Amino acid sequence: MEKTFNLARREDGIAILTMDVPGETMNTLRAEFGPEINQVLAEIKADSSIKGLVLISGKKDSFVAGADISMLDACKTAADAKQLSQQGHVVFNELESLKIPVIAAINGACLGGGLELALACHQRVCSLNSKTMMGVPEVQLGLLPGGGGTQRLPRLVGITTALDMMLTGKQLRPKQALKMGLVDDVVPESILLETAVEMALKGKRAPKKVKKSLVTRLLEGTPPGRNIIFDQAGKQVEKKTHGNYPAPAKIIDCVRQGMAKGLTKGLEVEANHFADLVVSKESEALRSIFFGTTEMKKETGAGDVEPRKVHKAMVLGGGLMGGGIASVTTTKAKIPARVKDISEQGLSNALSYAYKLLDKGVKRRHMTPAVRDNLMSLMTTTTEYKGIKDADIVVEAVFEDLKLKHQMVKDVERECGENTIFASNTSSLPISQIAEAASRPENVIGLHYFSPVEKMPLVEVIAHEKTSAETIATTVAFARKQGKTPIVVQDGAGFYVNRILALYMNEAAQLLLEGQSVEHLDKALVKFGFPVGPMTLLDEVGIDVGAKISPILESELGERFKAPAAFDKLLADDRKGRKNGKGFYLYGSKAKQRFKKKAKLVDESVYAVLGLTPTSTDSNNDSQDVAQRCVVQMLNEAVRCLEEGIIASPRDGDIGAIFGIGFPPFLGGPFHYIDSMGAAELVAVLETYQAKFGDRFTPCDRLKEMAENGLSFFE
Ligand SMILES: C[C@H](O)CC(=O)SCCNC(=O)CCNC(=O)[C@H](O)C(C)(C)COP(=O)(O)OP(=O)(O)OC[C@H]1O[C@@H](n2cnc3c(N)ncnc32)[C@H](O)[C@@H]1OP(=O)(O)O
Repeated sequence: MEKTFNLARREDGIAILTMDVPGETMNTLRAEFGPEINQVLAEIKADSSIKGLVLISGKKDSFVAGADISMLDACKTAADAKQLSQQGHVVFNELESLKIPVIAAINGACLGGGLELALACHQRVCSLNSKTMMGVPEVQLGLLPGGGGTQRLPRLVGITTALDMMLTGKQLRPKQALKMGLVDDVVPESILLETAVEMALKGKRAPKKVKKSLVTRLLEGTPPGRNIIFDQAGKQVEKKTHGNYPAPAKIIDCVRQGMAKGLTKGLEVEANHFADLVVSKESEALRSIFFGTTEMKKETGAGDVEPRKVHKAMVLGGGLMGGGIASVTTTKAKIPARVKDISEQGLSNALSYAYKLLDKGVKRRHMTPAVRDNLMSLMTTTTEYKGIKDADIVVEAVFEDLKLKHQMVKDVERECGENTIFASNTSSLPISQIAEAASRPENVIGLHYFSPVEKMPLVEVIAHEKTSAETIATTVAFARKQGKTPIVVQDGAGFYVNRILALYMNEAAQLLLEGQSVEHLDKALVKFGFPVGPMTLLDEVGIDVGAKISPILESELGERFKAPAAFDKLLADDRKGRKNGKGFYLYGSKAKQRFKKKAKLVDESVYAVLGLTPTSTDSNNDSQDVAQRCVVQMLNEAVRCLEEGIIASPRDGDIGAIFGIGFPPFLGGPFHYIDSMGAAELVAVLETYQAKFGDRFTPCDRLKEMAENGLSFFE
């Protein structure tokens, strides 16, 4: 049987332990490796000719990507999970207690349990490879570092830095890791092994100490100071998570107890908390997102059809969306993009959009000015159809005007090649209607981005009836290169994301008209787990934009999409939201002058415009009811989308809602959430609301059928 750990002895007395899980693209840590690693460690201990040990990965671009998440998923009880954590502790303690120097040579992803393995080594060196990233992302899976990370990390890099890493799950690049004292050296990949060997030959040394500010030293160095750090971290966590995520508080507790009572006690606390988290419903939901997105990375969107290579792209329109799309095309996908706009102003907007983003990277020292300039040179501009004959894909991001889009389809067919894809970033027009103007409709597809483009991870790829499989596969691959998670959806008004969002927003507007205050509505949905509340979202997206989509959805999908009268009144008062400084909240100098503070304040005059006086209270029950009314609308519509084939699977529906709208990740997405509450429960809630508020709450057939038969979406 092929081994995972291979020990090779060098003449200079340094042994190289290469980890290479047979048949896997990446190394992960599994319980089944226990006997093998124990045997190797025993062999090293028994061999006095070994003067030092270098631990390295046999995989080309990764060190160790953490504990095997499927193994954690298979834990039936907290006791199973605790055993896994304790097994890791024993092995890592053994490694740490070796008398000879042990050096981790890190190239590629070194995450979670992988970093914990490296932390148990005496020193660490990493490569400068762009794939080399170090971090403890367990919190994003609803977990905590359960292989000693909550104990060794603060002891190495300090409590503040360790908490920051563990509570955010952020990943560090090589130079950042060096600066923080996580690694002792950073070298080109070609000399990684030799550098590690040299370090081992020098004997056991304490890791490099990094300089800390006086305040940090005072805070971290005394029990009262540490208490301040932990209390502060606890407050920040509560503010951010609203009690919806159990892992962060447990991380803080592990560090608090470990720093006060010592490593052994700390490890015990870590194993207990880790075990509870592994079997928590929040972690189960978050893990399902990891499995879903990993699975999606392999899909072409069109079966086994191969995507064509995209060498050059064109973007029509240099506005906010066009600028963003051109920017991710050049900076992320590294594909040359030519931006066309009718005005020079539009073109310079697009250029400055990309430049500002890249320059941020330079200021943060993530890239050199030369790299920024090189990437900028990939973006060119034109006011005419020039230099685009060889574009493989054209993404249009112009106004939502069907006539204009028809003109563009014709222009592109005339000016570009036979296979050039015409991708429309429309958010509401059916793609089949746009394709009506095409003589090659098989090249026409929807590619719906969310704003701000560089930040929002989702894109909807919308195929109409005649879109070819090759066009779908090529567009999916193109979006993925831009760093996006694409879901392929069927053509139809609002596609998936805007459709489920519209009903949720309409319900929030309805609640507003019933007397709920703007703050109360926003607070209720943020407490539920959304990143921002519906009123803030409307201000950000634009009240005019929201108002424009509703009638389209109503005419295509029916009465339930009828927008409450609030929109008309707001628009009559020229309230468009943040973009014109007039919406539900105060913006700009008005806000500053009146209150001299940063917090967002409601523009109270909005109530007079709507002709109402808010009556809502801040009681918890009320807030739950408010959130429930908006959310069940979204859930019901998501199931309808599945029923109608708009989305291909509950998995796509979950990923689409989380990545496109910010549906609370700890609930795993709408479908996961319905499973956890039970379809029967959701139908009962919907029917209660239906009796009280009308037919817009009618549960869809699929839900009723599932409720009757006790079915769920996932196993
Ligand atoms: C006790 C400990 O504290 C607990 C833990 O360690 S929990 C785990 C913590 N680690 C993580 O969260 C990292 C998860 N992995 C990732 O984020 C990404 O895979 C990555 C950044 C490492 C690489 O991304 P990318 O290059 O796009 O490759 P990606 O397609 O995701 O992964 C390649 C393969 O590795 C697998 N993989 C990566 N990390 C894995 C993990 N921790 N567990 C199981 N499988 C994993 C993927 O499932 C995929 O398998 P496949 O080829 O059979 O489909």
